[in-house]
Amino acid sequence: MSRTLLQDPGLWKEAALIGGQWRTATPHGHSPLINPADGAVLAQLPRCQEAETTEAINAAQAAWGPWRRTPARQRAALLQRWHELITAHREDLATLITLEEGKPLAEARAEVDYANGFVRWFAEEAQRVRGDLIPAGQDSQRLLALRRPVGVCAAITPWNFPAAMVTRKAAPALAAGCTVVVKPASQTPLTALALGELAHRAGLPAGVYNVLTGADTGRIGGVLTRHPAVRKLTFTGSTEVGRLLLRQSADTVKKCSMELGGNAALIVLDDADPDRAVEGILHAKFRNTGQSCIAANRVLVQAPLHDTLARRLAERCRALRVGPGLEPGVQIGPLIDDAAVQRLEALLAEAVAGGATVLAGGRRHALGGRFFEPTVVAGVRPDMQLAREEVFGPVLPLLRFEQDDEAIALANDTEFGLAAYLFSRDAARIWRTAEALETGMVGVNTGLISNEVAPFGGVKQSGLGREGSHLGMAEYLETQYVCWDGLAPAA
Ligand SMILES: NC(=O)C1=CN([C@@H]2O[C@H](COP(=O)(O)OP(=O)(O)OC[C@H]3O[C@@H](n4cnc5c(N)ncnc54)[C@H](OP(=O)(O)O)[C@@H]3O)[C@@H](O)[C@H]2O)C=CC1
Ligand SMILES: O=C(O)CCCC(=O)O
Repeated sequence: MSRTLLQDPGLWKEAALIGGQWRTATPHGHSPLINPADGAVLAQLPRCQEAETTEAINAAQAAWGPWRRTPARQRAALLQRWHELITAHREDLATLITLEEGKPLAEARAEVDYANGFVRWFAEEAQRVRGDLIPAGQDSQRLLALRRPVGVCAAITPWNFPAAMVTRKAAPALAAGCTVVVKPASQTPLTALALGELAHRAGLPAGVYNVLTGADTGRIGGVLTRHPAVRKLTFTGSTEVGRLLLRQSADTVKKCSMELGGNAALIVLDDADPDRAVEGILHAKFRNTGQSCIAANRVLVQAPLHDTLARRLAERCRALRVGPGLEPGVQIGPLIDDAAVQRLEALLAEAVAGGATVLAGGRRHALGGRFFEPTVVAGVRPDMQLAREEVFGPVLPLLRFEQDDEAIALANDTEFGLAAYLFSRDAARIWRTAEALETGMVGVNTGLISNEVAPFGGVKQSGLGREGSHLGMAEYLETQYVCWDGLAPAA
């Protein structure tokens, strides 16, 4: 029983959390949860549908009044207590992440710290929400701009970061005085539920943080996007689903934040430090087994450095240790499901048929199941699917370029605009290139850019809004203008 792997079995929840009640069953049965490392059934989650979603929204709506009136300092203290409990249960949360998502335990621990960074940051930010007093045109008036919580927020999160994507949305929402209904990915609900248990232990009132479970995704999403009480939708996932949710939210004109797909180019200019570039590429590509929307999707290397880098990357890839995430020393875990493995095979087959060359890996791993060999493939052309679609796996496509402008044009030749990376030692080339990149984020001489204090988000079809940083809080606030007239003139 996987539950016995936890030091605190009370964090293992096979239940939805609605209005402070753990709901172990609904009239619609249960959905199995699969461990991607071995295909075993980990848990059975109750299936929520329209009725349960409406109940959760109603509970969040009822909790909103008292919560928004709770003084900011008190909300901050509750979030700070949540942060402390997440720290205390770091190992159990990491174990849950690895069990349901597959990532190596060391990465899961890092994700808990990353996720918890949002809780601490927004606990602090809760006390810094301020309005404005605007100079009025008449002496009898005072003009105020108040910052008020939006209301009930629906947070739809993906499977690839089961903790961080929840806290990056829930922490600023709660800090701002909103309540949330979380719909975690049906492949990774256990972490969101454990966070709910810790929120409860921290003293967050019932109904402030709700979690819906089960695989009736469209039915849950239909209510979350159409219910008038939900005033904000925050989503991380594919662009395709993001478009659908935006369309569904249009009728009730919800405020929407969207963190969608990416096709990050990682550009290595010929003056780059090759050691630094290799490390950066490995971080940017293989974090979470390549399953991240900011993963380096295409590595563009200037001709003089190309062959050396290709050789060194292939060597490093062959040395990466693949296996179940709970096994010590593992660096590359399984992919999330069988469909992901088949997708990678198809992308590689198309590239190889078109003339690309596999330098390392290139197929399913000998471990079988959902394991895939860390792969380097050179000679990829910009028109290949491998360079156009989100790879979302441990496959590193290499493209060669001659001139700086050519790399910029290639990097921008996509509907996406989430992240890009750049390696160079020349400040002028760095500025010129970074400013020419049409992305919301640029990593310079690093492959790791995510943290709670920085604004995360994309341009073009990669999304709307920013998460994390001081900007992340604004997504959960509305401005209310108060025009106060009739003040008697000063004597
Ligand atoms: N995860 C990410 O951050 C990103 C993923 N992608 C790409 O998308 C592919 C799929 O990834 P995934 O994360 O599953 O992305 P999805 O967009 O499919 O899912 C993200 C979240 O949206 C939910 N969802 C899906 N359809 C609906 C709907 N009709 N109404 C309401 N909620 C819905 C999912 O629920 P459920 O789990 O129940 O299906 C999940 O909670 C990846 O392989 C990748 O290529 C792209 C960018 C970012
Ligand atoms: O959308 C994703 O893939 C998750 C965000 C990754 C990150 O925060 O670094």
